[in-house]
Amino acid sequence: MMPDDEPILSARGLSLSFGAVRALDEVSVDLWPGEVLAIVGESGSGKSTLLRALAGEMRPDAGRVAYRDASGQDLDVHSMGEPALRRLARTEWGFVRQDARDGLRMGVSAGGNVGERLMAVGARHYGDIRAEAARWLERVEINPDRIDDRPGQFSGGMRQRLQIARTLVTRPRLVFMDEPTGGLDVSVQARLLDLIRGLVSDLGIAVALVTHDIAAARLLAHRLVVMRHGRVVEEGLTDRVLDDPRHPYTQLLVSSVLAA
Ligand SMILES: Nc1ncnc2c1ncn2[C@@H]1O[C@H](COP(=O)(O)OP(=O)(O)OP(=O)(O)O)[C@@H](O)[C@H]1O
Repeated sequence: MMPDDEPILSARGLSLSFGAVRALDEVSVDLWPGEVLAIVGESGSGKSTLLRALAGEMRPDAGRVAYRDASGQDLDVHSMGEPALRRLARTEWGFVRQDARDGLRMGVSAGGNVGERLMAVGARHYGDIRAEAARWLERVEINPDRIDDRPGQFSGGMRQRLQIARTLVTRPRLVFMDEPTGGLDVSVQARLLDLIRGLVSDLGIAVALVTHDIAAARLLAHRLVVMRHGRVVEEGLTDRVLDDPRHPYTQLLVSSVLAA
């Protein structure tokens, strides 16, 4: 079997409760190599909890998450241990947080933010690291003249673009994104979505994306899973789910966007 015939990430029967709240109720999802999968649903439906369980940041009460690594080995995300998980996060995975301040080091220059991820995967030559950081700043539409500025001197949109450069510079195989355009102005969001779409497709990265923004999901995602009350109520190719929603909840979700 070809390696691409298997999911890069595969979750089965994930359940997780916070007291009486069942945030995840037997959720199973697959993410395929190079695929952008959007997890959509109303506030409180369990999207962020699912993302965190997929990424090993939150341990489910039941269920399993398997990640197929670059060497083709299947790893159990919740039993591999902290050091192995941290190594994956540094090498094969990336994270884009809603608040760029959670994904950047605010006390370090823009170039340092990008360069230190390269150093974490073994780059040593200062000139090369700086040149690669400058190239990535350009790639995310930040003037490389700003390479020595700290993220605190950047606008919200620039900070988010810097977080994307920092995340993608090491060419991860799998990136987790939680509301990457949340909290930004609409015009800034549109530009950022275009940028993310271009980079993700150029680099062929698999992305698990949480968003409550159906328009963002339509633009970025190949496939959608729709969550409600901790369960997946519908899943399928993006156009099919949005143009011909089968579950009444998805119909409501799509029509409330159209009406907005
Ligand atoms: N750390 C926590 N402690 C207690 N309850 C939590 C915690 N995290 C999430 N929950 C609850 O679990 C449910 C799912 O939350 P989650 O944040 O995953 O939803 P969401 O779909 O991502 O919502 P939003 O779009 O508002 O972030 C909600 O009822 C939430 O209140």
